[in-house]
Amino acid sequence: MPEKNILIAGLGLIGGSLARTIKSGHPDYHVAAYNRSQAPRYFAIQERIVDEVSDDFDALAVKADVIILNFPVQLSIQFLKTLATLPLKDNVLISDSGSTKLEIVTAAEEIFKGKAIRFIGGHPMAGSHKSGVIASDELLFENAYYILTTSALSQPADFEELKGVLVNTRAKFIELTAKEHDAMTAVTSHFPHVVAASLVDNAHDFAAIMPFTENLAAGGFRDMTRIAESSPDMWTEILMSNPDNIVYQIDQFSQKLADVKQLMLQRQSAEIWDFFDNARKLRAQMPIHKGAMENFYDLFISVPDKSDVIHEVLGYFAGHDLSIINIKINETRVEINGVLQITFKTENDQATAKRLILENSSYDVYQ
Ligand SMILES: NC(=O)c1ccc[n+]([C@@H]2O[C@H](COP(=O)([O-])OP(=O)(O)OC[C@H]3O[C@@H](n4cnc5c(N)ncnc54)[C@H](O)[C@@H]3O)[C@@H](O)[C@H]2O)c1
Ligand SMILES: O=C(O)C(=O)C[C@]1(C(=O)O)C=C[C@@H](O)C=C1
Repeated sequence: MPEKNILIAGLGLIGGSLARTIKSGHPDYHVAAYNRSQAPRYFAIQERIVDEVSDDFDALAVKADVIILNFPVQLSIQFLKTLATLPLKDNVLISDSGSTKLEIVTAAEEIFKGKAIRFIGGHPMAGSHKSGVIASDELLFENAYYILTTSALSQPADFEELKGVLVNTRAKFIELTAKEHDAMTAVTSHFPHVVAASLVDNAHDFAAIMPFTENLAAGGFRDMTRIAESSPDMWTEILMSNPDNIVYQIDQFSQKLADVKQLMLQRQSAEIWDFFDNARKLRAQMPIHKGAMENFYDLFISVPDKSDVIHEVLGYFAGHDLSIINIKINETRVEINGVLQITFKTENDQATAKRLILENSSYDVYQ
């Protein structure tokens, strides 16, 4: 008998990454995964990320000692409602990985009222703009903060138990109330995604006036907007789940932009210098977590607009066993060329691929 039965419900980026860390940290545990669609289930079994997969949530849930829900928040609340109707194991411990906490913790307190069910809302503060189990990574949470929320549904011993299950995430666990969590993550995560998407939208609008604009988006624009490629499903849910805190950040930020605008209109160069210098110093002091998803390495290849170009470029890699995570053709405003974006899992593979493309073609390659 395995020491614990774990259910990972939702085999996407986060569910897949958690499953990998739990399995590698506890080879004796039985890790099962629920996913509605077949492809991620098949992938997870093939890759030995989990021991068992099924599209029958209820059947897996009743066998589980620990259940972690890895869905958009509203869907996780639906699954909590289902769990409340099932004959679960006596001492089952339920958690989730959603990006907002007040809504689900409040719902859990209501749904599980009077039941012997332990619930701890969780949120690993690491991720990616990529989705799906194929992008999952055992190192994703290393050194990241992993927030566990305090509520009426859990005791200190429950936190220790969950941390034990998640020990191989190598994350830094902290306890916060759901309210504290939502206020702070609005500043450092939710609102920045609104800004990134707005920057892309703004550049696209301006390109209607000056079509070459988007070609001049270089490193600065790329660093500011990587997260604009994130899942719209996930981010709509997050904005709908934490509106007050995010709207507050929009108001604060609008005032900051208005202040800079005034300094510029009044040509106050000394104050503008201070503004940048202050930000530079503050940024340098921030304990910004370098997530393992820095381990996604993109190449951008300027390719001619022809149908077999992906096949052609992949042909250059033959016999090199490169770990490709994602391939995408981005249209450009200029109709002669497209940009082929290939994402690799390692820096080595990225460098090998770049060399092979440059050796075999005359295409420009950017990182
Ligand atoms: N991506 C990140 O950077 C990140 C980081 C931390 C936390 N989170 C949170 O983790 C949770 C999962 O996000 P993810 O990035 O793994 O997303 P994902 O898109 O990679 O995975 C989502 C999972 O939900 C399942 N799902 C979606 N709709 C469904 C439905 N109607 N019925 C059944 N299953 C359904 C999908 O099959 C998939 O398994 C979200 O709440 C997100 O806010 C995301
Ligand atoms: O690295 C990214 O792409 C992310 O957006 C990850 C990120 C964030 O840093 O905002 C996004 C949502 C989460 O809930 C946690 C982490």
